[in-house]
Amino acid sequence: MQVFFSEEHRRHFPQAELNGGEFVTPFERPSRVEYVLARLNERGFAPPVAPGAPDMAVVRGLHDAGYLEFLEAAWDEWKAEGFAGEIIAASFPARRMQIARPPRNIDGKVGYYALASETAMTGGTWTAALSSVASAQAAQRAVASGARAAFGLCRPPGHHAASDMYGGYCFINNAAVVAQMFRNDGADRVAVLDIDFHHGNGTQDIFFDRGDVFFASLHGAPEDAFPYFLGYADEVGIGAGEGATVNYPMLPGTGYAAWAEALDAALARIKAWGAETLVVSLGVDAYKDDPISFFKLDSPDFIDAGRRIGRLGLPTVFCMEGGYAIEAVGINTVNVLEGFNDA
Ligand SMILES: NCCCNCCCCCC(O)(O)C(F)(F)F
Ligand SMILES: [Zn+2]
Repeated sequence: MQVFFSEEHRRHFPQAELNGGEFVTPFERPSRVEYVLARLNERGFAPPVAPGAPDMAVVRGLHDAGYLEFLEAAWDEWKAEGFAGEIIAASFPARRMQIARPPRNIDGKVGYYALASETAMTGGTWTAALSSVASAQAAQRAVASGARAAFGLCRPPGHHAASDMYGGYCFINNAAVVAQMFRNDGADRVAVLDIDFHHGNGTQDIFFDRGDVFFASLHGAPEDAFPYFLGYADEVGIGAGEGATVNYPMLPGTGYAAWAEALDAALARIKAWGAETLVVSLGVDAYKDDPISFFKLDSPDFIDAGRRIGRLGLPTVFCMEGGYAIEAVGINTVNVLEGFNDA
């Protein structure tokens, strides 16, 4: 399985994340991918290939123009405003306020486009986000040209990014871009399976009213877990998308047996729906020692999960999402890939 990865991810390394009223070193930090790279090497994967420039046409097809312009210009505007710190959202369009148009003021614009305050942006975030989606796109092209599977070692992640929202460490929705590329290549039915601990609110939102891309997510129940405000089981899609979204929210302490039941149910839905290609939002924060999550999967469980996904027999692109137990993120991520390869 070929891996695609860009060193440009390093340009995104905020010094602070707002967590419990404190500024801490971000959980989503560059060393995460170093552990994944080391494990890939240890397990005999071919060296990762650096992607070329991103194909912006498909990115623009899924993300709002004003939002992309905001992401690209935010740092310069923030500095021009005289702010000394990193970009952190502080004022949000709350209930019954005006959400039809962004303010002119950069502090207001940041809050308009942000879904949460934990994610800081810096001068290199935009470039890093472009390199991340470029890796995902390169993985899609490898599968579109015949590979059974490929892995976009994406950093920053993407599944919380909606067409016009960033947050949860995400800016551009890598998995959504890959799904759209499969559609552009002629696949009629594409499925996205999100096994990150957190609900892929952005991916769901992008495809919610579409009947051509199926979205299935296993995640911490929204009553208890970020992103909190999407991911309920009664969200099944609307209009042409009705029946093409399925959520499996699960409670704190969920172990592999129950999680795997949800995985099998999701895989059965994807198969019954007739997906021709599969995109996996591969987060491994369902791991028992993950610092910001509450499922209890152990490392061998990720091998079994990969095997179950592989048995679906679909051409598959894996996009890296989350996983913050730094010393285990490499093992758990590569376990999924190896389980998939063994299937
Ligand atoms: N401060 C502790 C609460 C954490 N709140 C933000 C959680 C973001 C999770 C991101 C992720 O793991 O879903 C992704 F895959 F996108 F990276
Ligand atoms: Zn996550």
